[in-house]
Amino acid sequence: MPSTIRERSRIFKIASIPGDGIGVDITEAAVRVLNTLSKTVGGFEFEFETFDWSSKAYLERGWYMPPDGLEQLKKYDAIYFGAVGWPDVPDHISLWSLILPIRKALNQYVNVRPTRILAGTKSPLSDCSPSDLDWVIVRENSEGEYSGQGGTSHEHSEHAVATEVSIFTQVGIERIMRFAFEMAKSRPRKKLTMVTKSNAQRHGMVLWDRIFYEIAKEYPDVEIDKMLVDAMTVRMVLNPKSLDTIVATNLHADILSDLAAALSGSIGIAPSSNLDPTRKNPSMFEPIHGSAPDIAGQGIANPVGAFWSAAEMVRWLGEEKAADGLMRAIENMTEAGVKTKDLGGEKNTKEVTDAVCTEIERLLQSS
Ligand SMILES: NC(=O)c1ccc[n+]([C@@H]2O[C@H](COP(=O)([O-])OP(=O)(O)OC[C@H]3O[C@@H](n4cnc5c(N)ncnc54)[C@H](O)[C@@H]3O)[C@@H](O)[C@H]2O)c1
Ligand SMILES: O=C(O)[C@H](O)[C@@H](O)C(=O)O
Ligand SMILES: [K+]
Ligand SMILES: [Mn+2]
Repeated sequence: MPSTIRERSRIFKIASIPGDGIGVDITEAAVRVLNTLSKTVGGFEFEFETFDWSSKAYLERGWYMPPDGLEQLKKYDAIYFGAVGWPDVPDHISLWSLILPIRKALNQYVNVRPTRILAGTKSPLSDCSPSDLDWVIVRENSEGEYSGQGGTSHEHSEHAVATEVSIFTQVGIERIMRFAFEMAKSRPRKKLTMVTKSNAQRHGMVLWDRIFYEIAKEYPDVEIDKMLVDAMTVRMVLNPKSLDTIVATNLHADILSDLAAALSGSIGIAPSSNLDPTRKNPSMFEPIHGSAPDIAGQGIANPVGAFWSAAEMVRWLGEEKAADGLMRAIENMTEAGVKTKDLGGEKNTKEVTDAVCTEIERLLQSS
C-alpha cells in the first residue's frame, strides 16, 4: 500500500451506562480518559452512546431498560458500566432490572476480578508488600446463587415462606473451571485455588468440586488446591502470598472480591470484566464497587477502578499496547501521590482524572 494512504482508524462502538450515584462521575471520568488515550495513541477511536438507564429514570418513567434494551446492546463492541442502585428503589429491583439481565442475556458467564497493590499505595495489612498480593478472582457470573429461581408465598402473613434456589449445571461449572484453569496457566505461578462450601451444601457444591477435579486432569501443569469459603477469608488476610488465581461461585466471589479490594488498599481501585468468552456478544466492563450513596454528589469518588476497568476493555478490544500504557499512566499517578481520600490522598475525582489524562499524553504521545 502506498505510504501516502493513511491507515483508517479502527472504530469501537461503546454503549455507556453510567447508572446511579458515583457510577455517573466515574463513567464520565473513564470516557474522558479513553478519549484521551485514543487521541494520543492513534489508530483507534471510540464512539460512545450513553444510555440513561438508571434508578432516577426508573422512578420517573417506570422502567430501567426498554423492552428491546438487550437487543440494542448487542450492536456494540463493548459496554462500559458505572453502577446501579439507589436508596429509593429496593436493591433487588435495580439489580434484576439492569445489570443481572445484561450479564445473563449477553452470555457474560465469566467475571474477572484482578487485585493488586498499585504503586504508591499500601495494604491495610501491616506486613504485605505488592509482590505478596497479586490475585485474579474468576467469578462464575451466570448461575449459582444468582439463578433467580425461587418465590414467596403468604407474603404478608405469619406463614410467609420464601425460597432462593441455587442452580449449578454441568455446562455452567465446566466452562467457568476451564476459563479459570486457562487464566491460571497464563500467569507465572500457574496456581489455582478453588473455593467451595461443599461441607454444608451437599448437592450443588459437591458437583462444583467434582467437575473442578475432572477439568484439573486436563491441566497437569497447574498447581491446585481447595478452600472452604470461610477459611478462605482467613487465608486471604493472613497468608495472601500463598494465593494467585482463585475460582469461586457467583456469590462467594462477589464477597471475596470486595475483601480482596479492601486488602489491596480500597474498593475504589478494583476492576471487573464481565466476559462472553465466545465473543458472540459484547462484554461489559465496570469497577466492582456500587453507587456509593454515602459519597455520591461530592465529586470525591476514586476513579481508578473505573480506569483499570477501561484498560481491561481496551485490552479485550485488542489494543494491548494502549491498555498497558493506560495502566502505566494510572500507576505513575498513584505513585506520585495523586490519590483520592480512600487511598489516603487529598485529590478529588476531577483532579485525579486530569492528572491521568496529562500523564497519558506525556507518556504515549508519539514524537
Ligand atoms: N455492579 C453494580 O452496579 C453494583 C455493585 C455493588 C453494589 N451495587 C449497589 O450500589 C448500592 C450501594 O451499595 P454498597 O454501599 O453496599 O456498596 P458500594 O460499593 O457502593 O459502597 C461501599 C463503600 O465503599 C465506598 N466506595 C465505593 N466505591 C468507592 C470509590 N470509587 N471511591 C471511594 N469510595 C468508594 C462507599 O463510599 C461505601 O462506603 C446498592 O444499591 C447496591 O445494590 C451495585
Ligand atoms: O453482582 C452483584 O452482586 C452486584 O452487582 C455487585 O455487588 C457486583 O459485585 O457487581
Ligand atoms: K459497578
Ligand atoms: Mn459486589
